[in-house]
This record gives sequence, structure tokens and C-alpha cells, in this order.
Amino acid sequence: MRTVEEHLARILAAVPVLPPLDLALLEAGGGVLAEDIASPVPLPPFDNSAMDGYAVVASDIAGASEQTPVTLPVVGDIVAGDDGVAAIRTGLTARIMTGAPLPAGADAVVPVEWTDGGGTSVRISRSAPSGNYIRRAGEDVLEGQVVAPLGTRLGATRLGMIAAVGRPRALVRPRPRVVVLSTGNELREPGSPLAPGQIWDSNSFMLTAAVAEAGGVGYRQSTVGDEPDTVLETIEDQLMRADAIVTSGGVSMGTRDVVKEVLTGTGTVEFHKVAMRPGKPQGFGLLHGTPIFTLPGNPVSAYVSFQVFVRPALRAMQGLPAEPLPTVSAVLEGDLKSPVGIRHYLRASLTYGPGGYTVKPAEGQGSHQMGSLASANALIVLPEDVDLASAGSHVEVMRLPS
Ligand SMILES: Nc1nc2c(c(=O)[nH]1)N[C@H]1C(S)=C(S)[C@@H](COP(=O)(O)OP(=O)(O)OC[C@H]3O[C@@H](n4cnc5c(N)ncnc54)[C@H](O)[C@@H]3O)O[C@H]1N2
Ligand code: MOO
Repeated sequence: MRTVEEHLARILAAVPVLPPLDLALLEAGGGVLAEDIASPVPLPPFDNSAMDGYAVVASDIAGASEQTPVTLPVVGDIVAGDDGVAAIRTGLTARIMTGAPLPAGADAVVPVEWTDGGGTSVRISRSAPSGNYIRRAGEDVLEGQVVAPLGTRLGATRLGMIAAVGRPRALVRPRPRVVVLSTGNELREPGSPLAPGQIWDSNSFMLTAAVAEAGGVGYRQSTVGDEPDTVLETIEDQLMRADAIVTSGGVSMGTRDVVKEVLTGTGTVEFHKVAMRPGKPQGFGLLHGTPIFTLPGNPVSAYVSFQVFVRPALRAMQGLPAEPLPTVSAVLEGDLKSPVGIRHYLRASLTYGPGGYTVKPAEGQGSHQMGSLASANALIVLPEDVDLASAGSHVEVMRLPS
């Protein structure tokens, strides 16, 4: 049997890093930058007002107060988008809006709330220091500054930043396109009636959603039965549009374990037992260069296998560190037994309180029990050498995406 580490290391050594694409910004979202993005200009590009109010020479209003207001003539209106050629001199003011270029000669902005709001002349009833409510050129980003370094995943704020420095496109390793396929004669589409012995396919929905949570784009392929030629054809058909393929079912020891049957020796695919529970039977390899992960059919096994093996691999394919899901240390409620020699992942409920994290194992730990998986928010990870974890001890807990 392979250890979890060995199996993951084999996968990570084999998966290709996706080539970068030059994409329009919104298409680049979720991608990982394959270039440094620097600002061609300082941000803000020019000194401008942070408030709607009046641009002044600060020394003109040094003595202004409610009791001794200063009245100044208003020589113009400056709004955002104006060309920035306006100017004032001492004794004058210009009305100015947020984001509008500061007129030459002014060194402070007085918000309209400190004034009577006048249009031809304005009464100002508070003094302001030099620099008041002025946003200086370059105080956010310097010219030439890298605002999004290579290796950054483009979330909303980074995309906004890239647009703010004027770039319409970015070179990114795109989100991996992952085709998800369930196999099994017993599977029916949700919404269709069940005959005796049948169940509704849940794995492909769960895994397609898990791909999205892991930063990929999931494409759910409808289920296929246990007919070897159809399974192989379906997988081969999908290679065209997939950066990776994830299947569930048909990898164990049964007479109908069709995925194992058709893929053994195909490409570089190999099947192994991994010393973990759930998720013992695993297959992985490359088909014409495309990684295929053949996960076990039991729903909990499929899900745990995805988080332990597929998620880090999808990250590696985008050039990101192949980090596992984050873990925390938590105080265990109740005793747990675990077979020595296997890594045990137990569904659990993790809560945070005044004393820190506590974790309560779910009642049902069978690998068919979706009920306890769906209500879990974490997995307790018991290492291979642990046979008993006692109530009150600290255990490692992997948080599940939510
Ligand atoms: N003699 C042995 N039998 C089994 C072993 C073993 O070592 N020796 N391993 C067990 C373990 S562990 C697992 S996990 C399963 C893996 O089986 P398969 O990958 O071959 O999966 P199937 O047999 O196709 O299905 C298993 C189980 O899961 C249900 N299933 C499958 N696909 C779906 C789906 N898309 N949605 C919902 N449920 C699904 C299926 O109906 C079965 O109940 O093998 C054990 N057996
Ligand atoms: O170890 Mo299997 O993968 O869960 O029941």
C-alpha cells in the first residue's frame, strides 16, 4: 500500500503546469498571473480632492471659526474629469468635487459641510491645515510599482487593481477545466424515477462543485454505465476539452469495476491502494498528457480523495503551491479509535468558542454516509501511528471549504 504522501507526491510530480494565456480581464479572473503587473503611472495620477467642497490656500482661512468665518469669492467649478488647468491664488477659492484635479495654487480642500455652500462667494467657518483632504499623486501606488506579482491568483480586488493601472488584459495560467464523470449501472439522474437497485448520482454534482471551490472550472458529464467500451470512449471524447478528468466509481475489486478494467495500462494510469480511510482504492495517470483521477465510488471516499489529492494537483497545475486545505488544532469531544497504519479522515463539526476550537466527530463514519458528510464542516485527521485519540486531547482538523 502507498502512503497518502507517496500517492500525492506521484501526482504532483506528474501533473503539467498549464501554459499561460493572454486573457481579457474578466476571463482572467480566477487565473494565476504568469507575469508581474506594474503600474505605468502613479496612482492617483494627479493631486485631487477627497471631498466635495472648496479648494483654498490654507493660510487664507487660518483664523476661520464659527464666530469668525472667512468669506472668499468663488472663481470657478472643478469637477472630476476636468483637465486640471484651473488655478487659484491667495484670497480666492474654487468649488471642487471629489476626484477633481486640485487647481494650481491651492493647498487644502474645505468640505462643503464647513461652509455655507455659496456659489459666487463662500463663507468658511473652520480652518484647515495645508494638505487637508488632498489625495496626492502616487500616494497609493508609485509609477513602476508592481501591483500584482507573478503567481497571484486573480480575485476581485487584484482584478480591480489591474484595471486601475490601465491594463485590459493579463497573462494568466487559467483555471483548469475539469471534466467530472460518474460511472455505475445503478446511477440515475436526479429527477428521474428509481427502479429497484438504483440510486441517484450524487458524486458528479458534488465533485463538479468541489472543482469550482478549488479554483477550477467543472464540467459535469452525464453518468455512464459499466460498459467498458462506452466508458473508454466517453473518457477519450472528453480529453479534447479537459485539462484534467475526475471519475468516480469502478476502481475496487468487483467484477464490474470498469474504470480500473479499461484504464489499467492505458496511458500512464496505475491503480493503487492508499493507506487511508476513506479513499483506499485510487487510480491516477496521464492520458495523452491529461491527468485523470479515478476516485472511488463511495461518495465520502470520492469527496475526501478529491480534497486530499485533486485539489492540491489543480493548484499545482496553475503554478500555485500545492497546499492542502488549512488545518487547525482542536480539542476533541469524545474518544476516537483508529486502525494503526492508515491515515483516518473523520467527518466532524468544528466550532470556535472562548476556549478556542473544539471538534465533535459525526456519528456516521461509513463511506456511503452522505448525511454526515453534508453536515460536517471539517475532517479530523488521525495520523497513521495513532490508535486512540482521547477526549480532551488536541487533534488536527482540516477545514472543509464552505
Ligand atoms: N472486496 C473488496 N471490496 C471493496 C473494497 C476492497 O478493498 N475489497 N474496497 C471498498 C472501498 S474502500 C471502496 S471506497 C469501494 C470503492 O468502490 P468503487 O470505486 O469500485 O465504486 P463502486 O463499486 O462503483 O461504488 C461504490 C459505492 O458507491 C456508490 N456510488 C458509486 N458512484 C456513485 C455516484 N456517482 N453517486 C452516488 N453513489 C455512488 C455505489 O452505488 C456503491 O454503493 O469499494 C469497496 N469494496
Ligand atoms: O476506504 Mo473506501 O475508500 O472508503 O470505503
